[in-house]
Amino acid sequence: MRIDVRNVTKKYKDTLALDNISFTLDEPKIYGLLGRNGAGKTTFMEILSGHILATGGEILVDGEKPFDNQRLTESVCLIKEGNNFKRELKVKHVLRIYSLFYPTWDQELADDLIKEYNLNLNSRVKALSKGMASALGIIVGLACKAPITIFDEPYIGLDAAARRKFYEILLEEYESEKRTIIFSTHLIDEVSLLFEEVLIIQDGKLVLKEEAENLRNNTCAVTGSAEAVEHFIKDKEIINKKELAGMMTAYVYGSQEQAEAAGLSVEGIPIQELMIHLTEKKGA
Ligand SMILES: Nc1ncnc2c1ncn2[C@@H]1O[C@H](COP(=O)(O)OP(=O)(O)OP(=O)(O)O)[C@@H](O)[C@H]1O
Repeated sequence: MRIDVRNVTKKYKDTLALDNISFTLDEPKIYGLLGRNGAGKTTFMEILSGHILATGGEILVDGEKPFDNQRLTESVCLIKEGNNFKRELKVKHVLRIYSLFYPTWDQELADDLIKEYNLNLNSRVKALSKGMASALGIIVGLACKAPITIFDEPYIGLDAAARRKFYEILLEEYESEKRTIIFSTHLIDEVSLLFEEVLIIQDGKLVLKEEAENLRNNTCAVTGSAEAVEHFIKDKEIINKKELAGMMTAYVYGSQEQAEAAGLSVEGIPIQELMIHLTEKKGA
């Protein structure tokens, strides 16, 4: 499904959470939506899911507005970091409700995931540990197979092994049937290899939208004498640079081969680092 974000602004009283952002997500891909605390990510995901209205501008999903739109509600699933389900319900009832709601629901996958995460179907949501509540969110997010599935920091309390299992299954499911997955997380290093495209929001504005492969291939950290590095970067777009005792490291757009050819020491820039530097540059 195509997502058109057109001049979207969201104000909460005095806070400008989204500041006139526009972009298009036109292919089923795994998108990483990144940014510092309070950047506006959750606000964006809630507008896209039809949970709240924008103050100005619009988000269109296949040309339609998501708010109060039954057809789109069945096509978009948002899993947040907590409070996804009514506390009094039993796990089996949550699963039943979602299975009836989403026409694309995959019960076989849900059953496999329940076993994988050892969930007790008769537990009430309020009795689940944080990790178990996250596991339930992940099961719903994966098994609903909604054409647009959004995970907003979905795994609070899940241990590293359970998170890894989630990434594996997410990827398997995605490979077998492509859909749009928007993934927002602060554990960027852990998941960045899943991302096909990266969006970075800072202070309600979009500061980067780029294919992850382009970022990996076209950005690098070059280190050498300050003089050599300055010479190499003089015609390049610089993300950040640091100098210590005559040695300089610069993060730049440019291929690693070029820097190696110039005799500099070169490394890739992890997406997490890139996010930190890009958002620092914007005054974070
Ligand atoms: N319901 C609300 N009422 C008032 N202000 C809000 C509300 N929701 C969000 N905000 C404010 O809007 C801004 C953007 O918040 P948002 O939750 O979208 O950011 P985020 O990028 O998801 O942050 P985090 O990574 O910390 O979850 C913040 O300044 C936040 O305090």
